[in-house]
Amino acid sequence: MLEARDIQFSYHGGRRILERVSLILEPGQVLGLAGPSGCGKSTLGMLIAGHLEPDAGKICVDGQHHGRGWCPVQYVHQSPIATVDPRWRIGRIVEEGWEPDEETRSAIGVSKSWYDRFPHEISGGELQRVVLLRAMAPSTRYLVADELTAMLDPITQANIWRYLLAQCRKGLGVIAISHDRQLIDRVATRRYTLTDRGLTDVV
Ligand SMILES: Nc1ncnc2c1ncn2[C@@H]1O[C@H](COP(=O)(O)OP(=O)(O)OP(=O)(O)O)[C@@H](O)[C@H]1O
Repeated sequence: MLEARDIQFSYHGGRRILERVSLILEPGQVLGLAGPSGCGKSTLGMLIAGHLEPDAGKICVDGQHHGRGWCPVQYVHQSPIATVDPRWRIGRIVEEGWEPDEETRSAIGVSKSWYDRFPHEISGGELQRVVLLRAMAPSTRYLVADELTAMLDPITQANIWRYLLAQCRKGLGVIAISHDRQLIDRVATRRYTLTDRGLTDVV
C-alpha cells in the first residue's frame, strides 16, 4: 500500500502549496487526480515519488519510507523533455533503469529504430512513451502518470491505457493526474480533486 499522510509543502519557504494532504493507494487501483491549474497536483506527484521532500508528513510504501536505489514509485512528468539528458541517445535513456523486454516495448509503442537518436530527434509524444517505458521496470509498483497521454492521439492514448490497466490487474497502482475528466472517469477506480482546501472525493 502507498500512503501519503498529512503532507505539507512549499517551494523555498514560500506560499504553502500543500496543507495536510493525505491519500492511500492500494495495489491495482487507479486514483484519478484533477484540480485547477497550479493547485499542486504535479508537486504532490513528485513528493510521492521522492523527487521532493515534504516539509512535514510521511510518504511510505508498505509502511517503509523510500530508501536509496530504484524508487518503487515512479513519476512520469507531463513535460518529458525536462526529465531526460539531451546529450543521451534514446537507447541509453530507456536502459538507464532496466532493459525492457520486447513485449513491454511494443505494448508502450516505442520503436527500436529510435534508440540511436537524441531526444530532440523524436516527437514529444514519442518521448513521452520513452519515459514511460523507462519507468516501467519490474520493481516499479506505483506509477504517477502526470498528463501522461495528453499529447498523444486517441488511438495511442487508448493503447497506453490498455497496457497500464493490464498492469493494474497484475498489481500496479496508478495515480492519473489529468484535466481530462472523461479520461479520469474511464480509467480511475477512485477520483479526487485537489484544491486549496485539500483533497476531496469526487462521486
Ligand atoms: N520549482 C518551483 N519553484 C517555485 N514554485 C514552483 C515550482 N514548481 C512549481 N511551482 C509552483 O507551485 C504551484 C503548484 O504547481 P504544480 O505544477 O504542482 O501545479 P499543478 O496543479 O500540477 O498545475 P497544472 O495543472 O497547471 O499542471 C504553482 O503555483 C507553481 O507555479
